[in-house]
Amino acid sequence: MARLDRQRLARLLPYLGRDRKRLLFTLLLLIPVATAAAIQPLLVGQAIAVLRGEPTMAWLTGMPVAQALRLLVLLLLGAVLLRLGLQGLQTYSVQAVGQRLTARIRDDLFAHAMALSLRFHDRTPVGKLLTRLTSDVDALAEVFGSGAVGVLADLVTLLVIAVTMLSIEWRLGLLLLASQVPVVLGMLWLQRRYRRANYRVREELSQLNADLQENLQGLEVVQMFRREAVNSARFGRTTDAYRKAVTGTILFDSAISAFIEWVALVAVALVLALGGAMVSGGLMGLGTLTTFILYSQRLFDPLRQLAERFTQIQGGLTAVERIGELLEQPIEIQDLPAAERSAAAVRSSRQRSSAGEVVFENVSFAYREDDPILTDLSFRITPGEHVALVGPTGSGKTTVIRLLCRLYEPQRGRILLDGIDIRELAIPTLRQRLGVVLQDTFLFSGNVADNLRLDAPITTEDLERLCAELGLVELLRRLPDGLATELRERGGNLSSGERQLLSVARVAIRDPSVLVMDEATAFMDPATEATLQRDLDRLLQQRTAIVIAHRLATVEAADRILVLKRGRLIEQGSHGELRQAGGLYAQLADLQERGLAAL
Ligand SMILES: Nc1ncnc2c1ncn2[C@@H]1O[C@H](COP(=O)(O)OP(=O)(O)OP(=O)(O)O)[C@@H](O)[C@H]1O
Repeated sequence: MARLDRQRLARLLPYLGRDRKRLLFTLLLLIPVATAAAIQPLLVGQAIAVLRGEPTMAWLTGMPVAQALRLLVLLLLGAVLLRLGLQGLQTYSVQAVGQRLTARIRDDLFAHAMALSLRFHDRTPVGKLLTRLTSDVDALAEVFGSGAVGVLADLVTLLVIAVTMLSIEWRLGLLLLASQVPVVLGMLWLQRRYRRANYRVREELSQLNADLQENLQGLEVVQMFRREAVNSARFGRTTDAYRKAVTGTILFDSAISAFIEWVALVAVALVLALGGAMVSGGLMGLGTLTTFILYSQRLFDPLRQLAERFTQIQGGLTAVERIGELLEQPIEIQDLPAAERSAAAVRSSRQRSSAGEVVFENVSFAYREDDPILTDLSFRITPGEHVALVGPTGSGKTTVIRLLCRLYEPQRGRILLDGIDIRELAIPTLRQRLGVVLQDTFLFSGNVADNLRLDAPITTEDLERLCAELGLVELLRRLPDGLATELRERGGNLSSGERQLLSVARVAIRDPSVLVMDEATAFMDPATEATLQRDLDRLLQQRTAIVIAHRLATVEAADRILVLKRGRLIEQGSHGELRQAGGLYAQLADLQERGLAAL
């Protein structure tokens, strides 16, 4: 096993947690189970020896035939029952440990995926991530559920049978053991090839899930643009690639099974040939030959199962590799260690709110190295100031907001909130101080109250009062169960205006120090818009605000306007000043006044 595999498996060990003892108990059960299995051919052989009057084991010698047979039958029955009982207990116990272990891994993977920066998620399709969290973790559960302990059980059974055989008749024992060598070599040879093929299967499955997820999420557009046939054909190609990848693994799977069957038959034939000669030469009794014929079959049982589990285990190792890759993704954006934070930052982190001064100092940023988005951006927004960010599409306005919220980190320069580098602030503190309203409102499935509260500990009565203050009563009355109305995924059962109102309310409830907003361009009826505007006005009062403005009215009302072009700050000032200056802003405002464009 590769070193990396071992390291990754070792990393999973802590997940066993308090199940270690239970697993140890299960492993201890392997010995009686294997012994009970190995003893059965021996007892059958002894029964035949008793019947034929051949030499038997010491404890049967001199016993009357009928009594010896009764005893052997009882022992055989006992061995079978013991094996069944213990194996049942073992299987249950192992499955339970496996399920608990994988639940812990899945929880950790989820938490890790949630903590990874947007930069990681930008390059990872959701469907691919889902595959790692679902079927890869399931593949690992299978290994723990039956595979890993099963393999150990098979190995212990092999060992017990080998020792028993060698002590009864070493020549036949050696012959049978030697017949296992080609099987083991064959399995090792196939293992690496299977592993590669299995990794491809997982990749194709990820692609399949990614395609599925994208199409279902964009179903509205798919149907509207009648893309069903085209997308189905594309999906067909993905399923075909998946089918081919799976077929590639079936080949290895069936090859190893067929090979084992073939070697097992050859082994029986060899035992019959050599053992038969020994029996006719008087070197061995028929009882012992029977024992060995039974052993030659039983010996291949664990190997057959090993081959079956071999695919499971390889699948599990692939899963470990893929899960490991995800867990090893560094969390780029996290809190600085306490020792590296300045005293001011620590003090500030303890306070709930702050004045709300925002400073960008020579900030440069690129999503991709070769494509700078913001270049040497510097500005200062004083506490309580309202600033409108304006600029052509793609000029970097949303990126400024993302950097301020620390969803991405600038490659150069720094961003300060109330004089403290945002990297030094605890992330929850930073995000609590910033109230963000995005254009594309995201609501979770769950009820309206939960969506408004999110992480804030607010009682239902307080929530009702706040909603009344925010003028949401009308909206809540329209909803079938008011605050308790269940929302579909992404708030799909609300209109975009209603979603906007809720997203503004959700921020207002948190009372942030700085309001960051991407103004909605979606059309709203005058009543809804008036409610929204009232809420926003209230939110803006005595609070710093950075608004990506699309409407002239918002821009005109701002204390200062920052004009961005290709990630550079090219103009700033009030509406009047910038109109007079006759630059880019004046052109944009002019176009909007003539109804030709939004800002
Ligand atoms: N996640 C991303 N990965 C790579 N490039 C991105 C990403 N997000 C945005 N960009 C690019 O960065 C540039 C600036 O995007 P940004 O969203 O900040 O512009 P904007 O000024 O807000 O535009 P708009 O007014 O259209 O919303 C665009 O050219 C865009 O293609």
